[in-house]
Amino acid sequence: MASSATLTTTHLPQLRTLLHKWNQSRPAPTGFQNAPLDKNTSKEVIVAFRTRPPLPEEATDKFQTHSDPKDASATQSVEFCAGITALSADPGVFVAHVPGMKWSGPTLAHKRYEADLGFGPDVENEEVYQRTVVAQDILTLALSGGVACILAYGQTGSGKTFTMESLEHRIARDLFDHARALGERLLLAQGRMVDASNAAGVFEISAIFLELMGKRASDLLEATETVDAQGNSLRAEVPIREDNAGNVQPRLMSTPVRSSAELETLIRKALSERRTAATLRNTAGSRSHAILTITTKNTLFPYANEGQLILMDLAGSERYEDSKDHDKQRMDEVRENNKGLMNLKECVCAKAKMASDDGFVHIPWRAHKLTMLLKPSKALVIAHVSPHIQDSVHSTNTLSYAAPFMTVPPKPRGPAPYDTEDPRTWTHAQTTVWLAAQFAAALHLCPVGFAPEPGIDLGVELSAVCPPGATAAHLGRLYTTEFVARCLAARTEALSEERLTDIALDVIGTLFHMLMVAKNRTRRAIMESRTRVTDMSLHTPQATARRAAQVAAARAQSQGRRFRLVI
Ligand SMILES: Nc1ncnc2c1ncn2[C@@H]1O[C@H](COP(=O)(O)OP(=O)(O)OP(=O)(O)O)[C@@H](O)[C@H]1O
Repeated sequence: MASSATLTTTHLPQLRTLLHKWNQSRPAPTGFQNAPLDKNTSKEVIVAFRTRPPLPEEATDKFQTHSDPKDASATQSVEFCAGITALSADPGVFVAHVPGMKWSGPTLAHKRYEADLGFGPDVENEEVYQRTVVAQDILTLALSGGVACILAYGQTGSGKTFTMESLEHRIARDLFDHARALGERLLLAQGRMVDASNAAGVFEISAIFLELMGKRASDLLEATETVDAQGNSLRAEVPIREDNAGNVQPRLMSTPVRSSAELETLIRKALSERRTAATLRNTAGSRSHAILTITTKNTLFPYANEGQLILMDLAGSERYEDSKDHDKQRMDEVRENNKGLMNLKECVCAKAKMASDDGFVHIPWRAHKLTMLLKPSKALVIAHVSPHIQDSVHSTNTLSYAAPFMTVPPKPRGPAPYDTEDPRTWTHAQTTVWLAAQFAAALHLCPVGFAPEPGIDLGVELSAVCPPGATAAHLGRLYTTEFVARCLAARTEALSEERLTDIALDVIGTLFHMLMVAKNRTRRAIMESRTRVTDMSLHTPQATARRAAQVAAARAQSQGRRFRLVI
C-alpha cells in the first residue's frame, strides 16, 4: 500500500496550487526578521519551533517516484513543496500544511501552532543561540547553582543534531568568559584582590556526555570500535540511580574542564564517537538520546548547590506505524524511545502546570531513565520539523507534542492574608522588618523576633538587599550565592566580609526553611481537601446506588446468572 508521503508526492501539482492560493490570501509574515531580544527569564518552560531549509536533491532522494511501476530504475525527480510556513518569530507561529483526500480530489488543511519562539528556515545558528541561551541567561543560571535543560525534539532528519551541536560549541565558547566575569564580581564583593588566575578559578567546571539507547546508558567519552548483536556499543553500561537523598546521578566520574578549548575537545570527541556508533549500527540518523551535562561548582561558596546545564539531543521521533518495516530490535527501540518521550511530555506539562497554577502537581520524573536524568528548574524545548509537505503529518505530531509545554502566565489573585509563618504573604515592608530583626538578632542588638531601633547600623544596607517592590517571595527565588553577593555589595563598615557572609547564609537559610515549611503546609492542605472531596463523593446517592449494583452483580455472577452491570 502506498504511504501517505507517496500519495502526497503524486498529487504535488494540485497541492502546490492550493498552497499558492493560501499564500496569497494570508497576511504578510510579521516580526520575523527584527523582533527584539526579549530577556523574559522568569518562565520555567520555554518552547521554540525550528524548521530548516530543504537540502539539495533531498526531495528526490527522500520521496522519489517511479515513472514506470514495473521498472524500478525509471525514476522521476521530485521538486520541493513547502509543508511548513514560519509566520512569526516572537511569539513563534508555525502553520503546517496537511494534505488530505476527498472524492473531489486532494485537499490542504492549514494548522496553526504557537510557541514562545519560532525559527524559520533562514535563521542562522547564532541567532538561535542568542534568542535562547543568551536571552534566557542560561549560563548565569547554571553558574549560580540552578539547573537548566535544553531539549531538541523532532522527526529524524529534521535538524536536531544541527541545532544542538551548534549550541554546544557556542556554550563551550562562552561559558568560561561568563565564569570569569561572575568570579570577578564575587571576589570584588568579598573585598578580595582580583587577577586573571583567581577569577578563572572561582568555578570548577566538569562534564559528562552520555548516550541513552533504549534503557541503556553509556559514556560517549569511552571509545569503542564494535557493537553487540543488538546494535549497542560495547561500552560499559552506566547505571542511573537515585540516592537516599533523592539525587539522581549517573554513576560516572565527570571529566574536569579548565578552558573553552578543553570543553570543546571533549564535545568533539563525544560527537565523533556518536557518529561512529551510528555508522556501526548502520544508521545515518540518531537512534539514541545524546546527553551532555555540564556541572559548575562555586569554590567560594562550597555549601551552595552545584549548577547544571543539560543538553539533550533526543532520538528521532518515529511513529510506531512507520517502524513496522524494521526488525524487532529496532521496533523495541522505537517503543522505548516513544515511552521516554511521552514521559518527558508528561513531566514538562506537569511542570508547566505547576508554574502557572502555583499549586502542587505530581511530576513523574522517576518513570523513565530519560526523565530521571533531568529535574530541571528551567527547560527550553526546541521542536524541529521537516520543511517537506510529505512530512506534514509527522510535523503536526511534533508541533502538537511541544505546544502544550507553553506556560500560561499565573492566574491573577488577590493578595493572600498576612501570615507571620508564611513568607509568601509578606509585603515589601513586612519583609524588610523581618530582615532587620534577623540581622539585629545575629548581632545581639535585640532579642530574636524583635524589631531593632530605627536607624541602627545592621552591617548591611537593607534597602539594597531588598529594594522597593521586592518581597520575601522574590528573595526566596534567589540562589544562595546571589543573596550573599547582594548582602556583601551592600555591606557597611560595622561588619567584616566573613561575619556578614555567615549572617547572610543564616538569614537566607532561615527564609528558605520557612518557605519550604509553608509550601508543605499548603500542599498537605490541598491533598487533604482532595481526599475529603473523594470521601464525600463516595457517599452521594449515585455512588451508593453504583456500589449496590456492583454487589448485586457479584452475587449474580456467583450464582451462575448473567447480569449486566451498568455504571
Ligand atoms: N537549519 C539548517 N540549515 C541548513 N542545514 C540544516 C539545518 N538543519 C539541519 N540541516 C541539515 O539537515 C540534515 C539533517 O540534520 P540533522 O542530522 O541535524 O537531523 P536530526 O534531526 O538530528 O536527525 P536524526 O534524528 O536522524 O539524527 C543534515 O545534513 C544537516 O546538516
